Amino acid sequence: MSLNNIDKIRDDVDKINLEIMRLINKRANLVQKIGKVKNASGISRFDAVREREMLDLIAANNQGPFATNALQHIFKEIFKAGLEIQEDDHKEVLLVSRRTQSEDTVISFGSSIIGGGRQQIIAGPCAVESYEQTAAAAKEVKKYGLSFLRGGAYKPRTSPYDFQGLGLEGLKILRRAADESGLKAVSEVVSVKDLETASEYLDIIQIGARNMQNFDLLKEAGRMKKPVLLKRGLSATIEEFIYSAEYIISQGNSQIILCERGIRTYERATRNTLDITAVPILKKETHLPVLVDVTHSTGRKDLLVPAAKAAIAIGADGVMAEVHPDPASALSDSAQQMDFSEFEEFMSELTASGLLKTVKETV
Ligand SMILES: C=C(O[C@@H]1C=C(C(=O)O)C=C[C@H]1O)C(=O)O
Repeated sequence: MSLNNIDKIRDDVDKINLEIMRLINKRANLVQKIGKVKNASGISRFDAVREREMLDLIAANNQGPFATNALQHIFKEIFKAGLEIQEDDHKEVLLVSRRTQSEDTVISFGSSIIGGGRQQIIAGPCAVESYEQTAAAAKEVKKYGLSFLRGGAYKPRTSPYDFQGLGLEGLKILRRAADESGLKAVSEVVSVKDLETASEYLDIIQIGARNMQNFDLLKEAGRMKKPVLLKRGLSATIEEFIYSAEYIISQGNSQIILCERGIRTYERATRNTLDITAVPILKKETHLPVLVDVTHSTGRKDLLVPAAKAAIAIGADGVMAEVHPDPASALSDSAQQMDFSEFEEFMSELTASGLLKTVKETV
């Protein structure tokens, strides 16, 4: 057989490939129709009996040269692809989904950015307690070339008798301390009525774990022109977390940062269980930046460095951590906030790890 003949046969193979493709797609249209009927009647999409019948039909009619099991293998792949196409049809495509936007959302704050392959460390006290305390923390944060200062003005506390935060006064203090150190301010808002005013003082509006499914708050935050940092709920699944972000984006605000902060499990060794694989899952499923709050997830100062390293190594866009000039006297979470020397240790260990490339570059 000459080489010319091979070319001729290859032309025929090409034609058959196209024919197979056309038939497989024609088949996919039918499978999609079946999928719609099944969905409407609430029947499971996978049907092992039906698949077995089709494989048996192939076995009964196969005349070779392919062995029956080779053909069945090919057809099983076709069935699998059919199931996937049915699933895709039934999932709404969310605005936060990677399928809607393939490139990463990058949120920029002048010279600093969140997302896009750089990592940020957002640090500051759990709560704004006084100007002196907040300003001291801000200077410390700035010392390491960081760009974002956190500090709670409205504190959603487990007990109503615990310190509830300074409210508007706290926001003013945070703004002043941040401005004086050239930092961006991040703080949680717990109520729709405070959103408008708070957004005037903040660079990032945080919605905390306890409010992750406060849908009114999410929708209202979606109408703001400020980036929103959304924390995962205490017992929220990743899917629920993603839907909460969808509430925000559905109102027009696409500047959303997700934050894994640990989930409630039976484990008591840490305050919450850091669900580290949520980070790559969220990055795969959505186009939003993802942070890890190492303080609230672990609740343990001895775990902040390893948790932060793990977060960065697994692909997080940054880390949140709490630092206070005098944690012992702090009005909230005194056991888990770092003092300045612990923060120095934290920063130097992270820098030395080589994982954290770009904190200084962004100031
Ligand atoms: C299309 C159907 O749904 C699924 C896909 C199949 C296919 O691709 O042929 C077969 C059985 C089901 O697992 C069906 O039930 O007929």
